[in-house]
Amino acid sequence: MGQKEAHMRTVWWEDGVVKMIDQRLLPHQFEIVAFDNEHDVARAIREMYIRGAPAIGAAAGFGMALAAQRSQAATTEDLLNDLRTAYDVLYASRPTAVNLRWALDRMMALATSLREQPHQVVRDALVAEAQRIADEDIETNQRMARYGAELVPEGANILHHCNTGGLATVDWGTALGVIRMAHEQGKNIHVWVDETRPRLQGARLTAWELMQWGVPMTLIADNAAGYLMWSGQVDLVTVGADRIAANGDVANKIGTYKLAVVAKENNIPFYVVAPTSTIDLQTPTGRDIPIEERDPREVTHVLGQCNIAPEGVNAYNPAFDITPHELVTAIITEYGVVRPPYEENLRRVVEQAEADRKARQASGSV
Ligand SMILES: CSC[C@H]1O[C@H](OP(=O)(O)O)[C@H](O)[C@@H]1O
Repeated sequence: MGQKEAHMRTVWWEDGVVKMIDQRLLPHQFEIVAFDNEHDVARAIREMYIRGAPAIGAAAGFGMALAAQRSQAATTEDLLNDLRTAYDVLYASRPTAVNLRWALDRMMALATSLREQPHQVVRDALVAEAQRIADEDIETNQRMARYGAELVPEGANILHHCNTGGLATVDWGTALGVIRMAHEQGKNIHVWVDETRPRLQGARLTAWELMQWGVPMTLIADNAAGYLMWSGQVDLVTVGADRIAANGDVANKIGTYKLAVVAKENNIPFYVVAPTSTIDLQTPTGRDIPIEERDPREVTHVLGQCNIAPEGVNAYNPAFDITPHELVTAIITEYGVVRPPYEENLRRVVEQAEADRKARQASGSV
Protein backbone atom coordinates (compact mmCIF):
# COMPACT_ATOMS: atom_id res chain seq x y z
CA MET A 1 0.00 0.00 0.00
CA GLY A 2 1.31 3.43 -0.89
CA GLN A 3 1.40 6.28 1.59
CA LYS A 4 0.31 9.93 1.47
CA GLU A 5 3.70 11.52 1.02
CA ALA A 6 4.29 14.69 2.98
CA HIS A 7 2.81 17.63 1.08
CA MET A 8 0.93 15.29 -1.28
CA ARG A 9 -2.39 16.91 -2.11
CA THR A 10 -5.82 15.32 -1.83
CA VAL A 11 -6.74 16.36 -5.37
CA TRP A 12 -4.60 17.76 -8.19
CA TRP A 13 -4.34 18.35 -11.98
CA GLU A 14 -1.74 16.26 -13.81
CA ASP A 15 -1.28 15.84 -17.57
CA GLY A 16 -4.80 16.95 -18.42
CA VAL A 17 -6.62 14.76 -15.88
CA VAL A 18 -7.72 15.22 -12.28
CA LYS A 19 -6.15 12.87 -9.75
CA MET A 20 -7.35 12.26 -6.20
CA ILE A 21 -6.88 9.92 -3.28
CA ASP A 22 -9.76 7.44 -3.08
CA GLN A 23 -10.75 8.09 0.54
CA ARG A 24 -13.34 5.30 0.56
CA LEU A 25 -10.47 2.79 0.86
CA LEU A 26 -8.51 4.45 3.69
CA PRO A 27 -6.92 3.57 6.04
CA HIS A 28 -6.18 0.06 4.82
CA GLN A 29 -5.70 0.81 1.12
CA PHE A 30 -4.06 3.88 -0.42
CA GLU A 31 -5.12 4.27 -4.05
CA ILE A 32 -4.99 7.23 -6.41
CA VAL A 33 -7.66 7.53 -9.08
CA ALA A 34 -7.74 9.72 -12.21
CA PHE A 35 -10.72 11.23 -14.02
CA ASP A 36 -10.89 12.92 -17.42
CA ASN A 37 -14.46 14.25 -17.36
CA GLU A 38 -16.81 16.23 -15.15
CA HIS A 39 -19.36 13.43 -14.87
CA ASP A 40 -16.83 11.15 -13.18
CA VAL A 41 -15.71 13.97 -10.88
CA ALA A 42 -19.35 14.55 -9.88
CA ARG A 43 -19.71 10.83 -9.17
CA ALA A 44 -16.48 10.84 -7.15
CA ILE A 45 -17.90 13.67 -4.99
CA ARG A 46 -21.29 11.97 -4.62
CA GLU A 47 -19.77 8.58 -3.75
CA MET A 48 -17.22 10.21 -1.42
CA TYR A 49 -14.02 9.19 -3.14
CA ILE A 50 -13.30 12.79 -2.19
CA ARG A 51 -15.18 14.58 0.63
CA GLY A 52 -14.85 17.56 2.91
CA ALA A 53 -16.16 20.99 1.94
CA PRO A 54 -12.92 22.62 0.69
CA ALA A 55 -11.80 19.42 -1.08
CA ILE A 56 -15.19 19.20 -2.79
CA GLY A 57 -14.85 22.82 -3.95
CA ALA A 58 -11.39 22.19 -5.39
CA ALA A 59 -12.57 19.02 -7.12
CA ALA A 60 -15.49 20.94 -8.66
CA GLY A 61 -13.10 23.58 -9.97
CA PHE A 62 -11.00 20.92 -11.65
CA GLY A 63 -14.19 19.31 -12.98
CA MET A 64 -15.06 22.55 -14.76
CA ALA A 65 -11.54 22.70 -16.21
CA LEU A 66 -12.01 19.17 -17.53
CA ALA A 67 -15.33 20.16 -19.12
CA ALA A 68 -13.67 23.08 -20.89
CA GLN A 69 -10.84 20.85 -22.08
CA ARG A 70 -13.28 18.22 -23.39
CA SER A 71 -15.65 20.65 -25.09
CA GLN A 72 -15.77 20.36 -28.87
CA ALA A 73 -17.39 23.79 -29.12
CA ALA A 74 -16.37 25.80 -32.17
CA THR A 75 -17.20 29.13 -30.55
CA THR A 76 -16.72 30.55 -27.07
CA GLU A 77 -20.48 31.01 -26.72
CA ASP A 78 -20.94 27.28 -27.34
CA LEU A 79 -18.15 26.56 -24.87
CA LEU A 80 -19.99 28.64 -22.26
CA ASN A 81 -23.09 26.53 -22.85
CA ASP A 82 -21.07 23.36 -22.32
CA LEU A 83 -19.73 24.84 -19.10
CA ARG A 84 -23.24 25.69 -17.88
CA THR A 85 -24.15 22.03 -18.37
CA ALA A 86 -21.04 20.92 -16.48
CA TYR A 87 -21.93 23.35 -13.69
CA ASP A 88 -25.32 21.65 -13.26
CA VAL A 89 -23.77 18.15 -13.31
CA LEU A 90 -21.22 19.03 -10.62
CA TYR A 91 -23.66 21.14 -8.55
CA ALA A 92 -26.04 18.18 -8.28
CA SER A 93 -23.37 15.93 -6.69
CA ARG A 94 -23.92 16.94 -2.99
CA PRO A 95 -26.22 19.68 -1.60
CA THR A 96 -24.82 20.86 1.73
CA ALA A 97 -21.20 22.02 1.37
CA VAL A 98 -21.42 25.55 -0.06
CA ASN A 99 -17.79 25.39 -1.24
CA LEU A 100 -19.12 23.40 -4.21
CA ARG A 101 -21.29 26.32 -5.40
CA TRP A 102 -18.61 28.83 -4.43
CA ALA A 103 -16.03 27.14 -6.67
CA LEU A 104 -18.47 26.58 -9.56
CA ASP A 105 -19.61 30.22 -9.45
CA ARG A 106 -15.99 31.38 -9.45
CA MET A 107 -15.12 29.24 -12.47
CA MET A 108 -18.28 30.23 -14.39
CA ALA A 109 -17.73 33.94 -13.67
CA LEU A 110 -14.20 33.74 -15.07
CA ALA A 111 -15.34 31.89 -18.20
CA THR A 112 -18.09 34.44 -18.79
CA SER A 113 -15.67 37.34 -18.35
CA LEU A 114 -13.56 35.86 -21.19
CA ARG A 115 -16.47 35.43 -23.62
CA GLU A 116 -14.71 37.70 -26.19
CA GLN A 117 -11.57 35.53 -26.09
CA PRO A 118 -10.75 32.50 -28.26
CA HIS A 119 -11.93 29.37 -26.55
CA GLN A 120 -8.39 28.02 -26.05
CA VAL A 121 -7.74 31.11 -23.92
CA VAL A 122 -10.82 30.21 -21.87
CA ARG A 123 -9.70 26.60 -21.50
CA ASP A 124 -6.23 27.59 -20.29
CA ALA A 125 -7.64 30.22 -17.93
CA LEU A 126 -9.96 27.70 -16.30
CA VAL A 127 -7.18 25.23 -15.61
CA ALA A 128 -5.15 28.04 -14.05
CA GLU A 129 -8.13 29.19 -11.93
CA ALA A 130 -8.80 25.67 -10.67
CA GLN A 131 -5.13 25.45 -9.69
CA ARG A 132 -5.46 28.81 -7.90
CA ILE A 133 -8.46 27.57 -5.92
CA ALA A 134 -6.37 24.60 -4.82
CA ASP A 135 -3.26 26.64 -4.02
CA GLU A 136 -5.26 29.27 -2.10
CA ASP A 137 -6.90 26.56 0.00
CA ILE A 138 -3.58 25.45 1.45
CA GLU A 139 -2.54 29.02 2.26
CA THR A 140 -5.96 29.68 3.78
CA ASN A 141 -5.73 26.59 5.98
CA GLN A 142 -2.30 27.54 7.29
CA ARG A 143 -3.53 31.05 8.14
CA MET A 144 -6.50 29.58 10.04
CA ALA A 145 -4.18 27.14 11.82
CA ARG A 146 -2.08 30.00 13.18
CA TYR A 147 -5.11 31.94 14.40
CA GLY A 148 -6.71 28.84 15.89
CA ALA A 149 -3.59 27.52 17.63
CA GLU A 150 -3.54 30.71 19.72
CA LEU A 151 -6.78 29.52 21.32
CA VAL A 152 -5.36 26.10 22.29
CA PRO A 153 -4.04 26.00 25.87
CA GLU A 154 -0.86 24.11 26.80
CA GLY A 155 -1.65 20.44 27.42
CA ALA A 156 -5.22 20.71 26.13
CA ASN A 157 -7.45 17.69 25.62
CA ILE A 158 -9.31 18.43 22.40
CA LEU A 159 -12.44 16.67 21.15
CA HIS A 160 -12.77 16.50 17.36
CA HIS A 161 -15.63 15.23 15.16
CA CYS A 162 -15.46 13.75 11.65
CA ASN A 163 -12.45 14.59 9.47
CA THR A 164 -11.18 18.07 8.74
CA GLY A 165 -7.56 17.38 7.87
CA GLY A 166 -5.59 17.44 4.65
CA LEU A 167 -8.04 14.84 3.32
CA ALA A 168 -11.00 17.21 3.75
CA THR A 169 -9.15 20.00 1.96
CA VAL A 170 -6.42 20.28 -0.67
CA ASP A 171 -3.88 19.93 2.14
CA TRP A 172 -3.20 20.81 5.79
CA GLY A 173 -6.86 20.93 6.92
CA THR A 174 -9.17 23.24 8.85
CA ALA A 175 -9.94 22.17 12.45
CA LEU A 176 -7.31 19.42 12.26
CA GLY A 177 -4.98 22.03 10.79
CA VAL A 178 -5.36 24.01 14.01
CA ILE A 179 -4.66 20.85 16.01
CA ARG A 180 -1.59 20.07 13.88
CA MET A 181 -0.26 23.61 14.32
CA ALA A 182 -0.75 23.50 18.11
CA HIS A 183 1.09 20.17 18.20
CA GLU A 184 3.94 21.48 16.06
CA GLN A 185 4.16 24.51 18.37
CA GLY A 186 4.92 22.03 21.17
CA LYS A 187 1.70 22.53 23.17
CA ASN A 188 1.55 18.86 24.26
CA ILE A 189 -2.06 18.39 23.22
CA HIS A 190 -4.10 15.21 23.05
CA VAL A 191 -7.07 14.58 20.77
CA TRP A 192 -10.20 12.56 21.46
CA VAL A 193 -11.20 11.35 17.98
CA ASP A 194 -14.90 10.70 17.47
CA GLU A 195 -15.28 7.68 15.19
CA THR A 196 -18.14 9.56 13.45
CA ARG A 197 -20.77 7.03 12.42
CA PRO A 198 -21.95 6.06 9.89
CA ARG A 199 -19.15 6.79 7.38
CA LEU A 200 -16.49 6.69 10.13
CA GLN A 201 -14.43 9.63 8.87
CA GLY A 202 -12.95 9.94 12.37
CA ALA A 203 -11.89 6.33 12.83
CA ARG A 204 -10.72 5.88 9.24
CA LEU A 205 -9.33 9.29 8.25
CA THR A 206 -8.67 11.50 11.30
CA ALA A 207 -6.95 8.73 13.24
CA TRP A 208 -4.83 7.95 10.16
CA GLU A 209 -3.81 11.61 9.65
CA LEU A 210 -3.06 12.31 13.33
CA MET A 211 -0.93 9.16 13.57
CA GLN A 212 0.95 10.25 10.42
CA TRP A 213 1.56 13.65 12.06
CA GLY A 214 2.58 12.10 15.38
CA VAL A 215 -0.22 13.82 17.31
CA PRO A 216 -1.24 11.99 20.53
CA MET A 217 -4.83 10.80 20.11
CA THR A 218 -7.39 8.33 21.35
CA LEU A 219 -10.20 6.93 19.24
CA ILE A 220 -13.62 6.87 20.90
CA ALA A 221 -17.13 5.79 20.04
CA ASP A 222 -19.28 8.84 19.25
CA ASN A 223 -21.38 8.11 22.32
CA ALA A 224 -18.39 8.46 24.67
CA ALA A 225 -18.01 12.19 23.96
CA GLY A 226 -20.66 13.27 26.47
CA TYR A 227 -19.12 11.28 29.31
CA LEU A 228 -15.65 12.72 28.58
CA MET A 229 -17.02 16.29 28.68
CA TRP A 230 -19.05 15.65 31.84
CA SER A 231 -16.01 14.10 33.59
CA GLY A 232 -13.73 17.06 32.86
CA GLN A 233 -11.56 15.31 30.26
CA VAL A 234 -12.20 17.79 27.43
CA ASP A 235 -10.82 21.35 27.38
CA LEU A 236 -12.23 22.38 24.01
CA VAL A 237 -14.19 21.01 21.08
CA THR A 238 -13.20 21.88 17.52
CA VAL A 239 -15.02 20.97 14.32
CA GLY A 240 -15.16 21.98 10.66
CA ALA A 241 -18.15 23.19 8.68
CA ASP A 242 -19.84 22.54 5.38
CA ARG A 243 -21.86 25.73 5.31
CA ILE A 244 -22.15 28.67 7.71
CA ALA A 245 -25.34 30.72 7.34
CA ALA A 246 -25.29 34.52 7.47
CA ASN A 247 -26.37 34.48 11.13
CA GLY A 248 -23.60 32.06 12.15
CA ASP A 249 -25.63 28.83 12.27
CA VAL A 250 -23.32 25.97 11.25
CA ALA A 251 -24.00 22.92 9.07
CA ASN A 252 -21.55 20.16 9.81
CA LYS A 253 -21.34 16.37 10.05
CA ILE A 254 -24.26 14.71 11.79
CA GLY A 255 -23.61 14.60 15.52
CA THR A 256 -22.04 18.07 15.72
CA TYR A 257 -25.14 19.70 17.22
CA LYS A 258 -25.25 17.15 20.03
CA LEU A 259 -21.60 17.91 20.87
CA ALA A 260 -22.29 21.65 20.93
CA VAL A 261 -25.19 21.24 23.36
CA VAL A 262 -23.14 19.07 25.74
CA ALA A 263 -20.16 21.43 25.46
CA LYS A 264 -22.41 24.37 26.41
CA GLU A 265 -23.81 22.39 29.34
CA ASN A 266 -20.26 21.76 30.58
CA ASN A 267 -18.91 25.27 29.86
CA ILE A 268 -16.44 23.93 27.27
CA PRO A 269 -15.42 26.23 24.36
CA PHE A 270 -16.84 25.06 21.00
CA TYR A 271 -14.82 26.32 18.01
CA VAL A 272 -15.71 26.03 14.33
CA VAL A 273 -12.81 26.31 11.88
CA ALA A 274 -13.81 27.25 8.34
CA PRO A 275 -12.55 29.40 5.45
CA THR A 276 -14.64 32.31 4.18
CA SER A 277 -15.53 30.13 1.17
CA THR A 278 -17.70 28.11 3.59
CA ILE A 279 -19.64 31.18 4.77
CA ASP A 280 -22.85 31.62 2.74
CA LEU A 281 -24.29 35.12 3.14
CA GLN A 282 -27.07 34.16 0.71
CA THR A 283 -28.45 31.69 3.27
CA PRO A 284 -30.02 33.58 6.19
CA THR A 285 -30.14 30.87 8.86
CA GLY A 286 -29.36 27.20 9.45
CA ARG A 287 -32.97 26.30 8.75
CA ASP A 288 -32.35 27.38 5.13
CA ILE A 289 -29.39 25.01 4.60
CA PRO A 290 -30.19 21.84 2.59
CA ILE A 291 -29.32 18.72 4.59
CA GLU A 292 -28.07 15.81 2.48
CA GLU A 293 -29.89 12.53 3.05
CA ARG A 294 -27.72 9.60 2.08
CA ASP A 295 -28.49 5.92 1.46
CA PRO A 296 -29.86 4.30 4.66
CA ARG A 297 -27.63 1.33 3.84
CA GLU A 298 -24.73 3.42 5.18
CA VAL A 299 -26.43 3.09 8.59
CA THR A 300 -27.37 -0.60 8.37
CA HIS A 301 -24.13 -1.84 6.78
CA VAL A 302 -20.78 -0.82 8.24
CA LEU A 303 -18.71 0.51 5.31
CA GLY A 304 -21.24 -1.10 3.00
CA GLN A 305 -20.28 -4.61 4.13
CA CYS A 306 -21.29 -5.85 7.57
CA ASN A 307 -25.07 -5.79 8.04
CA ILE A 308 -25.73 -4.83 11.68
CA ALA A 309 -29.54 -4.59 11.49
CA PRO A 310 -32.48 -6.89 10.68
CA GLU A 311 -33.25 -7.30 6.99
CA GLY A 312 -35.81 -4.73 5.84
CA VAL A 313 -35.31 -2.44 8.84
CA ASN A 314 -36.26 1.21 8.40
CA ALA A 315 -33.23 3.53 8.56
CA TYR A 316 -32.72 7.29 8.12
CA ASN A 317 -29.36 8.81 7.23
CA PRO A 318 -29.09 12.63 7.39
CA ALA A 319 -25.41 13.38 6.70
CA PHE A 320 -25.33 16.78 8.44
CA ASP A 321 -27.01 18.73 11.20
CA ILE A 322 -27.29 22.38 12.22
CA THR A 323 -25.62 23.93 15.24
CA PRO A 324 -27.32 27.22 16.23
CA HIS A 325 -24.87 30.10 16.42
CA GLU A 326 -25.69 30.62 20.12
CA LEU A 327 -23.75 27.40 20.83
CA VAL A 328 -20.66 28.47 18.84
CA THR A 329 -17.94 30.14 20.91
CA ALA A 330 -16.08 31.45 17.85
CA ILE A 331 -15.55 30.79 14.15
CA ILE A 332 -11.89 30.67 13.13
CA THR A 333 -11.33 31.92 9.56
CA GLU A 334 -8.30 32.92 7.49
CA TYR A 335 -9.14 36.54 8.43
CA GLY A 336 -8.99 35.84 12.13
CA VAL A 337 -11.26 34.68 14.93
CA VAL A 338 -14.86 35.75 14.38
CA ARG A 339 -16.98 36.16 17.51
CA PRO A 340 -20.58 37.30 17.96
CA PRO A 341 -22.41 39.29 16.72
CA TYR A 342 -21.94 36.86 13.83
CA GLU A 343 -24.23 38.59 11.29
CA GLU A 344 -22.01 41.68 10.98
CA ASN A 345 -18.68 40.03 11.73
CA LEU A 346 -19.12 37.22 9.18
CA ARG A 347 -20.16 39.72 6.52
CA ARG A 348 -17.01 41.72 7.26
CA VAL A 349 -14.60 38.83 6.69
CA VAL A 350 -16.41 37.59 3.57
CA GLU A 351 -16.31 41.09 2.06
CA GLN A 352 -12.62 41.39 2.99
CA ALA A 353 -11.87 38.07 1.28
CA GLU A 354 -13.71 39.12 -1.89
CA ALA A 355 -11.96 42.50 -1.94
CA ASP A 356 -8.57 40.85 -1.55
CA ARG A 357 -9.31 38.39 -4.36
CA LYS A 358 -10.33 41.20 -6.72
CA ALA A 359 -7.19 43.15 -5.77
CA ARG A 360 -5.03 40.11 -6.57
CA GLN A 361 -6.86 39.73 -9.90
CA ALA A 362 -6.37 43.41 -10.73
CA SER A 363 -2.67 43.29 -9.85
CA GLY A 364 -2.26 40.30 -12.14
CA SER A 365 -0.85 38.28 -9.24
CA VAL A 366 -3.48 35.67 -9.97
C1 LIG B 1 -13.13 20.82 6.32
S1 LIG B 1 -14.75 20.50 5.92
C2 LIG B 1 -14.94 18.90 6.51
C3 LIG B 1 -16.37 18.57 6.77
O1 LIG B 1 -16.88 17.72 5.73
C4 LIG B 1 -17.29 16.52 6.34
O2 LIG B 1 -18.40 15.96 5.72
P1 LIG B 1 -18.18 14.82 4.58
O3 LIG B 1 -17.07 13.92 5.06
O4 LIG B 1 -19.54 14.14 4.50
O5 LIG B 1 -17.84 15.57 3.31
C5 LIG B 1 -17.64 16.95 7.75
O6 LIG B 1 -18.86 17.65 7.80
C6 LIG B 1 -16.49 17.84 8.05
O7 LIG B 1 -16.63 18.70 9.13
